[in-house]
Amino acid sequence: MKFPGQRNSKHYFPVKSNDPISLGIAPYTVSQRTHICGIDQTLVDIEARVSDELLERYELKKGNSMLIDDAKAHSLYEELQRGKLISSEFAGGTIGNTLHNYSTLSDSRSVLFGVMCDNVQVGSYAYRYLCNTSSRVDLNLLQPVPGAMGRCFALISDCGERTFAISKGDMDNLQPESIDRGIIESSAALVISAYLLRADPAAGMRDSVAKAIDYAKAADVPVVLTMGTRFLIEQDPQFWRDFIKQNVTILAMNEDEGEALTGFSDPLLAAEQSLQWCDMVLCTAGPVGLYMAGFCDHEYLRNTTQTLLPGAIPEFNQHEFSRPMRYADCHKPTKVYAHIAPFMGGPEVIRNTNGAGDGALSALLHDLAALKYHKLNIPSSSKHNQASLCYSSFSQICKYANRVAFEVLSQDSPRLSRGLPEREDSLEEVYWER
Ligand SMILES: Nc1ncnc2c1ncn2[C@@H]1O[C@H](COP(=O)(O)OP(=O)(O)OP(=O)(O)O)[C@@H](O)[C@H]1O
Ligand SMILES: O=c1[nH]cnc2c1ncn2[C@@H]1O[C@H](CO)[C@@H](O)[C@H]1O
Repeated sequence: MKFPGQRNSKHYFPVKSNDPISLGIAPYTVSQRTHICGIDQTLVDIEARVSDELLERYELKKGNSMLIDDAKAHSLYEELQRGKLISSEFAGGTIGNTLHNYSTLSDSRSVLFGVMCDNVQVGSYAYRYLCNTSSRVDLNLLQPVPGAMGRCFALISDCGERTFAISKGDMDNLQPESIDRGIIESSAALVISAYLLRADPAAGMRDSVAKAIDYAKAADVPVVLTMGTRFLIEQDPQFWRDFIKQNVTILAMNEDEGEALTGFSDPLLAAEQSLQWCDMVLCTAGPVGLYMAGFCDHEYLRNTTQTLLPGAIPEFNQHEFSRPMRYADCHKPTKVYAHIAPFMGGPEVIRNTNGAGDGALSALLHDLAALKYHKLNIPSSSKHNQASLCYSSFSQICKYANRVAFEVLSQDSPRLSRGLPEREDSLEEVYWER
């Protein structure tokens, strides 16, 4: 596994503590590996630039992700094709993207649960999905289905806002029998999205998600929920608060979803409020950058050396150098917050922001997995005296997540085509230099 972020050598395993002789282990033992697993509605994104008039005609609410029936999907596709508006057809799905990006960044395995057409024709949507997914994403557990691949029309308006119209095909037909208990129990995290729960209860997806969560909770595997879109949360915020409280360790959202969940438009306050239901929050805020919030035991708090920031919670970043912990693992839980402005102010040209939030989440997942990997291989390291959730501090994870979001924004697809540049020796050095 590559280690998260671009680090100075001091951040890598100290050679001494990894010395096979002093550890009393054979010099050539194979390192133990871990993985991240996730459930998704396997979707191919059909991306097109469209006018507001087209959105209105198809009764699509700007910024939302809405299900459309086959007839509407057919005429929308025809119209986009006729107008030569389609710019790409590429693998998508919010968790599929996140796992792909995690695997690309970490050069490590992730496992996707979902469905796949049982008869894949060269050039078909299913074929594209498979071709556009990192070979590090294990697709062997996908459940074969006889029906069509799900399609997501990703419609980009002139203002850069994206609206999704979903033609679901068989995407929700994942059956609970397809969820592998061993894979979940041995993973560093289970990642799910709020979209999964809008599936028809009869289809199988909701039961599959429930089963996976049960396995994860029983094995103490962190459950990570990404919110999808604010429209989904707005429909029933109390349902989501209860769901998060019962099931979720880490919540990923943007500021609009945060507002829908908590009523607070300030992302810092939304993150703070969300800590009553979960252990850790990643809240992206577009051009404002991103916030993280979570807990650390009073004993392990570390003060920042960076400027203390004003905000709805004054000097909120005071302990941002601490490592995140679960609330239940703290004797004296203290809330910790961090913020970072967009990496280098953001790319000079942003064609669309699709997937930037998913990119940030994949960096956080990399940090979670790095902790598990380190623990499996060097359990006696003093690093593990603290029962932390992540390998790095809030501050470092913010930098990394932000750096990855920048990379997604700089390209034209939510899926990274490569990892971060190797020769960026230290984030600290390049951070503000263009
Ligand atoms: N206009 C922008 N300028 C600079 N940076 C940006 C801009 N928009 C987004 N970013 C960066 O990308 C990160 C994630 O963006 P954003 O909050 O838009 O995600 P999101 O709405 O969850 O996206 P998606 O749902 O498409 O994955 C931000 O935290 C920031 O670092
Ligand atoms: O209903 C849905 N289920 C799963 N993924 C979705 C849905 N709607 C949109 N996206 C996915 O979100 C990604 C950007 O974050 C897009 O790639 C799109 O495929």
